[in-house]
Amino acid sequence: MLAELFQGSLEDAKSRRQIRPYSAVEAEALARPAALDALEHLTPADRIRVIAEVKRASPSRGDLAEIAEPHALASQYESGGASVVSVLTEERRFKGSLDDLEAVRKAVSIPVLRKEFIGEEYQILEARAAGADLVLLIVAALPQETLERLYAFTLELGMTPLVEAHSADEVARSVDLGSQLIGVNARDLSTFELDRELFGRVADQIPAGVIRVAESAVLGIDDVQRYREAGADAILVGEALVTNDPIATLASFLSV
Ligand SMILES: O=C(O)c1ccccc1NCC(=O)[C@H](O)[C@H](O)COP(=O)(O)O
Repeated sequence: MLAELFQGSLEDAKSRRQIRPYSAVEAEALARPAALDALEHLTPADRIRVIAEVKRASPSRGDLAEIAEPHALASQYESGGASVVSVLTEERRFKGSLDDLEAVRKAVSIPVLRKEFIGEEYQILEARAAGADLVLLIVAALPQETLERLYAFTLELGMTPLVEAHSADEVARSVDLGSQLIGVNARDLSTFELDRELFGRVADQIPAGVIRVAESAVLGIDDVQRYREAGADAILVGEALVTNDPIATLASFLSV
């Protein structure tokens, strides 16, 4: 499934590239005001930080929410205390788009993450051109040389890579990269199985000073508490926020 998702994202990027060539998107990306410093916004604090996701649908859960106005939802996230907004831009299975990202960028003043299956530089340029401050790099899907290249390219654009791991080996690769922001996804992106204990098993591998993000499967306060006790500085939450009152849900998560 993960290979299929990457293939779809890369095919879609190739189609967009026919219309907006690399050089045009590069010029737009470079003309943007500097990216916001996501690491500063996610600096470990007394309470957990939340990366709040705009998520309409997913391969594992199907349709989750209509979200006709992603910018309005993102504004609610910001006023509810989120530190970063994550926007799924994958079109086929998540029903997202770069238009969503641009709309969200205009509506909030906190950093915005492009959540996509990124395998080439063009997608990172698109992210910056649309106003993203962070991009997701999924270790499981990228050969080390590609991971290193895309990581360096993201930094060159002044953006922050969120490097995502789903095993001890992948955490080791993320650390070797020098990543300052490492996410441990409880969801196996190939089987969709959830392992809520994974974060606790691998968190100690992440050096002090690196921001640790627990991703996926945060449905209630108990999940937040468990991740917090295991050392998470931040959580990345989609489903719980789009299927419940976002402000009230954020307030409950931030009370932990
Ligand atoms: O969510 C999925 O079904 C999924 C399937 C395959 C690849 C990625 C997938 N999700 C991306 C994410 O990482 C989550 O959207 C994110 O961590 C939020 O998860 P949740 O709070 O469980 O909605």
